[in-house]
This record gives sequence, C-alpha cells and structure tokens, in this order.
Amino acid sequence: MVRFENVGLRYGMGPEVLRDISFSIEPQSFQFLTGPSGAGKTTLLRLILLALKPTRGLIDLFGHDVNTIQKDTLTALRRRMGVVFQDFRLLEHLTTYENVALPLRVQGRDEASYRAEVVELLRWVGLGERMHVLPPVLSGGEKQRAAIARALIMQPDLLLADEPTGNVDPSLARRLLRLFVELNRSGTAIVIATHDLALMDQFDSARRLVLGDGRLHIYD
Ligand SMILES: Nc1ncnc2c1ncn2[C@@H]1O[C@H](COP(=O)(O)OP(=O)(O)OP(=O)(O)O)[C@@H](O)[C@H]1O
Repeated sequence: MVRFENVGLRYGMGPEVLRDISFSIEPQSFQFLTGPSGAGKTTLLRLILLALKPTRGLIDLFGHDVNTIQKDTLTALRRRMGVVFQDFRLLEHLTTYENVALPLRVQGRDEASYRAEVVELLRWVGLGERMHVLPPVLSGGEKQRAAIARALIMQPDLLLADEPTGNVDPSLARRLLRLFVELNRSGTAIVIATHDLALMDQFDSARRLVLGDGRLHIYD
C-alpha cells in the first residue's frame, strides 16, 4: 500500500534529513518506526501522509505516484489513512464523543447514522464513561485513547501513530499496544513511530524500521 524508492528529503536549503529511503508497507502489516530523536521519524510519517513532498525519489501510495497525483485523488487517499499525532490535536470545545464523530460530521453524515458506531468505538478504547466530557478534563492517557478513536472512526486501511505512548505510564502503554495489535488483527496496517524500547520488546516479532544518519535499516 506504500512504497518508497530512493526517497530523499531536505527542508528548504538544509541538509538531507532522509537519504535514499526504500521500503514498502504491506496491507495488514505491523511495524515500528524507530531511531534517535531527530532521526526523521515524524518527517517520514509526514511524507506518507502527503503533508510533505519528497525532494527526490518515488513514493507510491495505494497505487498512485504522489508526484503526479490530482487534488481530488489526494483527498481520497488521505481518507484511507488514520493518524494519531504526538500532541493529540483534540478540539477543546468539543466533547470526546464530538471529537471522535467529527470526521463523519465533516463528511456530511447524519448523526443518527453514526451515533452507535462512535459509542461502540469509545467503549472499545475504554472511554465509555468519558464520552461527554471536554478534553481539558481528560488525563493524558484518556486523551491519547480519544485521539486513537478519532483516527479509527473512518476505518482506515493504514494507521500511523507518532509516539503514541509518549505521555502515558508503562501499564497504559501496554494496553495501548494491545489495542493496536487487536486492530491489526482485524486488518488495519499499522506504523508506530516510537523510541520506547520497552514497548517494542513487548511485541518483538513486529518488523522494525530503524532510521539513523538519514538512512533506513529494516529488521524483519
Ligand atoms: N519544518 C522543519 N523545518 C526544518 N527542519 C526540520 C523541520 N521539521 C524537522 N526538521 C529537522 O529534520 C530532522 C528530523 O526531524 P523529525 O522531527 O522528523 O525527527 P524525529 O525522529 O521525529 O524526532 P523526535 O523523535 O524528536 O520526534 C531534525 O533535524 C529536525 O530538526
């Protein structure tokens, strides 16, 4: 579903942050993306999300070359990807329920057609009791799970999560990992960017994409 061939990226006139990156993400696969701080994990995720264009090389996303993609195709491809940002990006004036339902509302869907779906997803992430409160009242871990639910409501083919356990204690990190593994078993491809070694060790059969010095090393 994602293929990079000799991709390079530099910001403005700066040095190349990513150099000759080649790899693929297969449907229903699970991988960690890791490497030291500043290695380019977020940059790589932003390339997949079409938030950045490569300076050189080829990126193929769901069978489309991102360099020649039309704007309407771009929107359709973005919809196939769910993303959990490092800083959650929840809207503070909307309840947990409303935040998670927002992508559906934006699509113009009628609330009656999705209410049960949103409630079920919120229960699945353990926020059944917190759906009517505003984000400032949620704990870090609850915000994290709300952000995950919002990324999942559109049933993406690919879920990208940037440091999803960065702000939670180890026991919640384990629960979140179980959530991602369960989701993967139901068919979603997953990329988790993290430098949490303990987290990766809990799922050591997962593929590891390791960034360092602008290059990518793959451990299957
Ligand atoms: N908008 C930008 N403009 C210029 N340089 C940038 C920009 N964003 C990131 N960089 C640089 O690109 C490099 C890679 O950054 P990136 O955020 O992708 O790394 P990371 O591996 O996600 O780091 P962390 O683990 O700390 O989040 C860093 O040297 C960073 O300073």
